[in-house]
Amino acid sequence: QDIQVQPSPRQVNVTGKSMAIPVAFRLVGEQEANPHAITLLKQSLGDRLGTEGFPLYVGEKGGRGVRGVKRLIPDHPEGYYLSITDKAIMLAGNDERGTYYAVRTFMQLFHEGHLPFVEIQDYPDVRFRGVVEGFYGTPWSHEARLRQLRFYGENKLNTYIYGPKDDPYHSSPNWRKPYPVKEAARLAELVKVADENEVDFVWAIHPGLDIRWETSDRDSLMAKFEHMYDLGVRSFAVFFDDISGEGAKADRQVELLNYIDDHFVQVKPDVTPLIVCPTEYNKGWVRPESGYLATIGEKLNPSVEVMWTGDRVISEITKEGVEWIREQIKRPSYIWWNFPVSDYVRDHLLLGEVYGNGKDIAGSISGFVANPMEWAEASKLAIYCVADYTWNMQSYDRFRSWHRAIRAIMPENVEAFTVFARHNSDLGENVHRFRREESVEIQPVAERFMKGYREGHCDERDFLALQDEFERVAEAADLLLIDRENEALIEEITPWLHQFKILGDAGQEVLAMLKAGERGDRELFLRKYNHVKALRKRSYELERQFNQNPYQPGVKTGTTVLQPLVLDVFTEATERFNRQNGTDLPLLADYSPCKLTTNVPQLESLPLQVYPNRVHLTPLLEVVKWPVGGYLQLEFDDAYRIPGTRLNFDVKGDLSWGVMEVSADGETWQTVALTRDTRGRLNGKWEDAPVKFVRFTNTGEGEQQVYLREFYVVFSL
Ligand SMILES: CC(=O)N[C@@H]1[C@@H](O)[C@H](O)C(CO)=C[C@H]1N
Repeated sequence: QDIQVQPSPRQVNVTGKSMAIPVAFRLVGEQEANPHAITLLKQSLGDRLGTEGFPLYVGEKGGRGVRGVKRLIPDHPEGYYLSITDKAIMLAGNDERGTYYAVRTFMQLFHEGHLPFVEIQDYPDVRFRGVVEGFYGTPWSHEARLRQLRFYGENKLNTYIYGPKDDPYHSSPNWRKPYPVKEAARLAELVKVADENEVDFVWAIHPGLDIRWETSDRDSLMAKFEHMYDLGVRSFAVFFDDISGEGAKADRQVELLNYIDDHFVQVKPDVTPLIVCPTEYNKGWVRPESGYLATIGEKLNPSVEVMWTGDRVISEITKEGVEWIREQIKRPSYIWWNFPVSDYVRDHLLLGEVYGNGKDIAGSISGFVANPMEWAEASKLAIYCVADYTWNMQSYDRFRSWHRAIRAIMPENVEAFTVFARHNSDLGENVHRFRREESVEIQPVAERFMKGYREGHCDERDFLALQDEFERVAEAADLLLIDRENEALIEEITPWLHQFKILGDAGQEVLAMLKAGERGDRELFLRKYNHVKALRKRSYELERQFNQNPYQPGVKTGTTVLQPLVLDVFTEATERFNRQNGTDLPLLADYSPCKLTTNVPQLESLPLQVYPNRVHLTPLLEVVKWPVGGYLQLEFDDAYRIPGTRLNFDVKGDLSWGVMEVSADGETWQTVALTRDTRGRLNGKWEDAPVKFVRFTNTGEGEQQVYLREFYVVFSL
């Protein structure tokens, strides 16, 4: 049978023969081999492992047990040689981690009571592979992190970077303080479990929001690193992302980083290279005149790893892109890949395939870590694929990997989870304009069917295919809601499963509506019409009830193909019914009373959150560079009073450089007086003549760097 090993090994030679699994194995090399590898072997072979039986040699290059195969072991970090013959089993690592990985592979070869005769030579493309818990929002729980570390051990990922933006001891205000006892104990446990799974636990600090370039803060940072070292941490990072002002200065950052490198990392015997996330961490933000990257490239100690998110904050990683940045920073970059992170599209799940990154980038990068969703279990789909991609790029197959990830995560409900993941993978409109494929198989059928229906004919084959898909959607939701094999995952995605069920039902019902309309069966049409309206209302109620957060509250599913199809069929069928029967059945309200225009580059694609009487701008996580004359304008579809408007740019000083104005015609403008409340937010209102426009402009002297924390307008007729 073909060997199924994750991640895909580099070189596999099978003879096609196999043997029954020996009842007992004689373990050779236990004393010298990597103890974590031995522990793993004992866990998987249990009492079959002893001093009698089929010879099983294990150990690192140079060890007595694996002396005979020394020259067959790939001379690469974490490389290993594995062979199974009718004489013996050999698990030989180029280093300790290689031995551990040889055991991980060995455990995957057991198949239906047999072991295949096979020879494998394997090693990873990318040196540092794994995950950076670096998102905004609710940090992962302790239990979720423990499950993650074991998952990384299974998938040969060797790096976990702890850097949750909303942990106050990682970032401001408490980065200077040691962790409280309870949290400290949990971190120590994570370090231990990471070690057992051959994962480097990297602790990151995010001091830039309020760091002062004085020895007192430098000493605070060093003391915090010592505190983390005492908890067992041996890998460290400093994040300078998403900050402005003093903390963003390159020469100050480099001075601090070199100090840490010289006085901490290089003096302690067992600390891995320091990692930094620069302030200019993507090409879209590079300003050659700032000389930021040049300073990093020329002055930062060569041993320090420099992270990079690609051509933009959220982007696919290309060979051209990594070769460009390598020139700038005079070293390979350490990729921080912002996928499947969803902290800027929190109402969406990103369960799709991992694709778009070059297969030829290994030579120019030192690391590749994925920034995941706040939903730890749901993030495993993408993490599994990243493990496959970073271990063996050339053989990476995006669909095969994704499908194997589903089998690994939900073995009892592969079909249902495949249907669910297939329709929960795109982000929808978002400020970064980053999109992913969704509902790929059914999309052409939906498009062709809708086009035909609008032209007056309903293709029966397509109709049945769509009906079948919506049935599968409804079935998948119910099967997954009662699934007990991975309760942590089901708990995370339950809101989306309820939404998915409604979508499946609504899809079947709008198709039934269409048929009833075609047959002129008024009574049945009205029944289906009312049912879809009810389903729509339930969907809105779900949106208001679950996943409430100040950014993108609610629960979106199937937003790219299935939801629009339901709306299109409903609208078309209802409009026809109204024409044929002289009725005036309302359509589903899906318009927006307001649109945004702006000349601030980072805000161009900013989505609006529209409620019955409020319009919110989606807050931005990054620093916004607001040029002189930069404006942000909301245009309403009608004239409204503005009983309230609020903005919060999280700036310390006053906002004298900005002005809020309203207008009825877009020509003459009146200023809205803004008053600052106790939390530093600016509030205003307009109760004179109704207006159609609200805008905010930088009328000051220079560019401003702000956080768009909150900006909303309450309107009423
Ligand atoms: C380096 C880096 O990507 N920093 C942050 C990241 O923390 C955040 O999750 C995201 C993804 O929304 C982007 C960045 N603002």
